[in-house]
Amino acid sequence: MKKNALVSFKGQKDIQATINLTGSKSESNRALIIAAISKGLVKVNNLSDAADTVTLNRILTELGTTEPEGRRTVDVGHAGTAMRFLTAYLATIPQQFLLTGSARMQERPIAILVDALKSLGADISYAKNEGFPPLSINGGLNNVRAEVSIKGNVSSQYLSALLIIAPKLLAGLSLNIEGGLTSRPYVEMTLALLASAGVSHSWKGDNIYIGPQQYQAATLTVEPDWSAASYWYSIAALADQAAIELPNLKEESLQGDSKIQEIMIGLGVNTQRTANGIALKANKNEAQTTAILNLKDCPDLAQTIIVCAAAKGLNLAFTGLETLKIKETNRILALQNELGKIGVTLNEENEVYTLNCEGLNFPEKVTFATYDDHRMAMAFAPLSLLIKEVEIEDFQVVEKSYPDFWKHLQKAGFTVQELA
Ligand SMILES: O=C(O)C1=C[C@@H](OP(=O)(O)O)[C@@H](O)[C@H](O)C1
Ligand SMILES: C=C(OP(=O)(O)O)C(=O)O
Repeated sequence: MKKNALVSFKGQKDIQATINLTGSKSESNRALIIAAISKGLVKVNNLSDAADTVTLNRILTELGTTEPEGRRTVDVGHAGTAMRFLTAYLATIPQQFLLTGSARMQERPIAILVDALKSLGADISYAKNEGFPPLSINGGLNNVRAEVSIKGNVSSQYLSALLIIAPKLLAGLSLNIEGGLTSRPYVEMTLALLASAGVSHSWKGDNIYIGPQQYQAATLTVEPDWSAASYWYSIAALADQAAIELPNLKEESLQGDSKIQEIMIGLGVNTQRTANGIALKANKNEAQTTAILNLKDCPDLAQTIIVCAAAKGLNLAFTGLETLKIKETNRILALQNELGKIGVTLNEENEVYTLNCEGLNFPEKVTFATYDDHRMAMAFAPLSLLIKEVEIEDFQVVEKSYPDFWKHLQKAGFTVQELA
């Protein structure tokens, strides 16, 4: 049952806290597939608590331990990475699968990846709607050619899915990226984790090549999640004062969302290196950002930054938001609806999205809808520093990537009350 929570902050808005963030769900989900393909040669440390990681881990464990008669049904729920990575991985296993997910997952496109796998020889068909999950997969792909072309501007997860299985393919993989590349740091993360597991590649222009090769024994240690850290930046930006420690987070990270450090300087937060991680400090002499922010490399930061900027009354402009429409919800529409509740509009013209904060106001109480999207809940919760009572609908939605979010808010001095 979906439940709401009431979030508030009483007293001085001075946030002093040490928050131990969970592991990166992106790193975890890559590491899990790599570990499975390597047949245990590669081990993983510090896996994320994210529901998306727990789900993928359970699926891979079941695949390794139970042998069903006939077709096996695999349900990834809301987990985009699990859906995309398993489409490629299951295509290599000589069994039959029905790969499915939540109602929203069945609206998230997958044809680009399916077409690429089919061009390599995979036997995959659509069990319901053409171009979308669920998928019927007759596994056992053993490609005789390596060459494949793929559109890179819809989701980088399609590319990562192919790259992770590449070393295992008979002819390897020569991936030609067409139409530009979105979320590029996630592809770099995939290649970096493969390199840590002994897999080499070459990336020249629009071509990435991985030859057939063996994974080497390795332990992959997952770093804390930078996307989760972004909500603490927003809190620091909206508080009067803040000193927030985030242990074990590395300034130089495989995660592209570490770019939040740079972006948040313009919203009034400085990052300092500490003995074992980083600390966020509110800087009221903020250097205001005026340039257009391009979030193509870090789409998961979009909600954090846009909501935070809106609450600060900054009429910022953004590009690189096209892919937000096919994530957990149409995040553009969701943002437009919910920002409207504080009098802010987000307007698009020629793919440039601009905030208009002229009507910004903070009513005594606002209820924010979350659209089955964890990032809506976490991006809007910090507004409880400015709005007396913030009600977050379906508050448990955060489990997808950051299950301890509410517990951590409480630790930092927020009141979070579950409503009946
Ligand atoms: O590969 C990954 O781990 C991810 C890639 C990004 O998706 P797109 O490549 O679809 O933008 C990101 O939004 C998602 O949360 C995680
Ligand atoms: C888009 C996201 O996840 P996925 O695509 O893996 O469902 C996300 O975590 O914001």
